[in-house]
Amino acid sequence: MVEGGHALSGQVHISGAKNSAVALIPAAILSDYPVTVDNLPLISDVEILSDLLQYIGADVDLNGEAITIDPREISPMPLPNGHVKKMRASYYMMGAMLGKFKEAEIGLPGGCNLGPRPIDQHIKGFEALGAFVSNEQGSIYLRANELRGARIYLDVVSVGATINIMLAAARAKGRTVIENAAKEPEIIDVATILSSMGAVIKGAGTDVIRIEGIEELQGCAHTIIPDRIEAGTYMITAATMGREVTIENIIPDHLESLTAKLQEMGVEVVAKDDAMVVRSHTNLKGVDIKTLVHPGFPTDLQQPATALLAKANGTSIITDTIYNARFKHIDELRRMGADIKVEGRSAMVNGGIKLEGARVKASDLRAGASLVIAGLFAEGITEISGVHHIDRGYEAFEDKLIGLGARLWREEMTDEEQEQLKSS
Ligand SMILES: CC(=O)N[C@H]1[C@@H](OP(=O)(O)OP(=O)(O)OC[C@H]2O[C@@H](n3ccc(=O)[nH]c3=O)[C@H](O)[C@@H]2O)O[C@H](CO)[C@@H](O)[C@@H]1O
Ligand SMILES: C=C(OP(=O)(O)O)C(=O)O
Repeated sequence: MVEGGHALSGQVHISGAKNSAVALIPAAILSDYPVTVDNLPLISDVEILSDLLQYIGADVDLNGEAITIDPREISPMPLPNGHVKKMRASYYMMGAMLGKFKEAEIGLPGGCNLGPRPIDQHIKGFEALGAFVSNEQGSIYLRANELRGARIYLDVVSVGATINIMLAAARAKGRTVIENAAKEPEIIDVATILSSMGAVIKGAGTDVIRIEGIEELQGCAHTIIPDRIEAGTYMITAATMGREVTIENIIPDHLESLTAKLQEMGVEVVAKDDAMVVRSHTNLKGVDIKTLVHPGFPTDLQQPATALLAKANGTSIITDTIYNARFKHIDELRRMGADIKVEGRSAMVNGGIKLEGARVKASDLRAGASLVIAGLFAEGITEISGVHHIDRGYEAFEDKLIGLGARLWREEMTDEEQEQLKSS
């Protein structure tokens, strides 16, 4: 439940990046010794992965923001569909287990339902490294006599395929070159941990990555980079309702595309060394936004940004070139009174209309964030169901917002309400 209309101010501390954490935890099993990862976000995706590692025999010590993974007793057990389906990044267990054991059996991943999310480029990469891959009854089987470095050109720039190939290649014989690789900061984070374990990786953060595989990888300690999407979500929230909000523990360079758009809208954004100060204004101007691969505007901020555009004056067009069906939040924003039309991969937002609290449903993680933001500036109470999606990627979302002066709380649903939600 979100009660709208309360101005926000103060500081909010940003957690470690979800999209790094979910790759670094599987990466740890490539080592033959304990690996510690720090600045871990306390989110359900991390808990699920940590359960998966324990299931295959790893000794996992999850202690607040730090996780120590001792992979010495793990075995290549088939990974059950149940847990794997709860999140997208369980697909990194394919690259990690293939690298470690030269075999893996794992259910197809779940995660946010953003329209089709194929993994053909992951498979193409594994096959190029020498794996035989088959898809039987919803599970992927991977086997290799040996993994050999290869030159792999990605037909689509894919974060997941780039990282998955890096994981398997870290223990392949010889050199792997990934061309047309994704350049997201989380890819550099994965390269950093693999390098700390002893693999030689060059070019992460550019579109050509070279990996020299190593037979045995060492243990190491690694600190996760800050979550630029969580930070961006609070920047957008502050732009709608903030007097002055400081977003702390971030890397401002990772947020340049959002900063530029907020400034174009009339929001004051000042970058400090590891923080951003955001001051909103009552008269925000609509802008056009197009999501692109990094360093372009991130698709993961498209849904939160749509809520902001509904508040800004004038017409805005927001186009998602990465996921052209990532618009399930729009119908819900409309229930709150927003005037938004979806045409193809774009949403036309006629902004400046007062929103009113309503009963809405979060269909995925960032849709949930978008609806909370809208609820914060709408009149009255917004009741959001499906908030378990939010827990996949935002640590202590309510507490952090309450710390800024927002009013929101959770209420348990009755059995009847849960049934209604499932069937709607
Ligand atoms: C856990 C994680 O890090 N999730 C992020 C990751 O998802 P994910 O790794 O799934 O996204 P990708 O970068 O792979 O997807 C980008 C585009 O490539 C397409 N594609 C991808 C792989 C493939 O084999 N074939 C193919 O066609 C996808 O359908 C999509 O249109 O990057 C997305 C794009 O920045 C983000 O929204 C997600 O938050
Ligand atoms: C789409 C997202 O996550 P995932 O790929 O884990 O589903 C996201 O973080 O917005």
